[in-house]
Amino acid sequence: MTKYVINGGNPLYGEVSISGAKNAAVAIIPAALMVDGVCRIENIPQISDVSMLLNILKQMGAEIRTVNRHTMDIDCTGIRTHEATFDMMRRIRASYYLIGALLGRFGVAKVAMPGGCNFGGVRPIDQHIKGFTAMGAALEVKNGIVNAETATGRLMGASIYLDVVSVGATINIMLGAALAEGRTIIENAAKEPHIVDLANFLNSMGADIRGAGTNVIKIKGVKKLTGGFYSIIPDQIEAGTYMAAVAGAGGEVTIKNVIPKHLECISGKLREMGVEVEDLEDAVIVRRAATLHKTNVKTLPYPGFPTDMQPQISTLLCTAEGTSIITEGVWDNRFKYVDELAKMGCQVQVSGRTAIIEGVKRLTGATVKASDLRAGAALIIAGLGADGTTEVEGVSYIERGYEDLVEKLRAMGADITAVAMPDEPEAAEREAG
Ligand SMILES: CC(=O)N[C@H]1[C@@H](OP(=O)(O)OP(=O)(O)OC[C@H]2O[C@@H](n3ccc(=O)[nH]c3=O)[C@H](O)[C@@H]2O)O[C@H](CO)[C@@H](O)[C@@H]1O
Ligand SMILES: C=C(OP(=O)(O)O)C(=O)O
Repeated sequence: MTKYVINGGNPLYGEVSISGAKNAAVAIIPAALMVDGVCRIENIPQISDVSMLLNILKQMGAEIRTVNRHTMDIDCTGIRTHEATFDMMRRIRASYYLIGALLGRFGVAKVAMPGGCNFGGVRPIDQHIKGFTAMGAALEVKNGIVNAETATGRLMGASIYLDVVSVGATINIMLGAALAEGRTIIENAAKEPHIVDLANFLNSMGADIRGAGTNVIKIKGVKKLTGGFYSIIPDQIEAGTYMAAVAGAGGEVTIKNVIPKHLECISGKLREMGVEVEDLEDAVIVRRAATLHKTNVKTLPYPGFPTDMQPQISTLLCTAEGTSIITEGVWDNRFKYVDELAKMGCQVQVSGRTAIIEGVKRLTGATVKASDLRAGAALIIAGLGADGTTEVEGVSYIERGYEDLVEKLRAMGADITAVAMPDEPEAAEREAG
């Protein structure tokens, strides 16, 4: 077990390079399971969600060769099993993509229910089930295991209207449909950059997917996908998190290896708060000299403000002048972290999906615990700008999605150290989170 110890008050300067996107990598790696041949994948982030998925594929019989720290050759040709019921499946959200990938490849799947960040409510998969059922699969969820099978050994193309805009359901159905018989249309599809990235990956392996990035995706099933080469897009949320860190701590940092278009909404909110954000071709420069101003934020599916940046932007607003209102438009309950922020002096009142934040002048360091990945990022941002020392526990959540976080922040001048703590049952902590 590890905790992060942060001595706040150092402004951040220099540059930071953004890693490959977690939410694209965790879709593309399971997609490799459907490919006959070697997929060379570049810009794979070194995060625990990715190592968990690679381990799952290896356990199933995939051959995985490390080319360099961020490039792997994944060959799933030898996989003969349609079962993925390992315990580690429950630790990550994206393990549910194995349902689509296995149904696509074998027409049958037995997969453990996913885990991932627990925001205090259920994370349903009814839209995934609705999609696969429309495509001719019979699904049953029993004792934490999803059993899915098709009568013909192959999914059939179908028209599917999603009742809610779901990233996971859009991706999962797209995976199954890539190798289905006939044409699938997904309406009211999610439009996140990682959906476009997965479609580009599958198309480069021989799939026929059009419209990814709009709310109607059309997929013509093909018989076979063949190996190739692909590079994962940069992580929009990692970039946004470092932008927020500079806004919180002060200073000036060039955030490299980003797609500024994916950051427009985050940059826009930071500008409203008085932060300077300059767009370059594949970088943004973030500068904060003056006090932050209040603003209101509503999270929405892409291209709206991302829910995965909500805890970080809310934390910044805790030291902005005036009263800000945050509305969570995606998840029922994503404000658990505010109890931890209160220990540092933040004044936040939560009512249902809304948080009202009264800005205070300074935060003070405290011992706090991350309840999920982005809650952890928010606590680090609070600690960087606070007076005194902040100790952040629950680091295993943060490691799910941030590569080399301590090293990257130290290189910008932050005083942050990872300190080993006496062992505690990590799995129990995740489940409780
Ligand atoms: C691995 C990954 O990419 N995780 C992201 C993905 O999660 P995930 O794919 O789980 O999130 P969804 O987009 O599916 O969820 C969005 C909303 O739809 C609801 N819903 C979803 C599926 C379903 O079958 N039924 C249903 O009602 C959810 O409760 C939620 O209110 O998108 C979320 C929303 O941008 C992000 O916070 C997560 O970081
Ligand atoms: C909620 C997140 O991830 P997951 O869906 O993998 O739990 C996230 O990336 O903020």
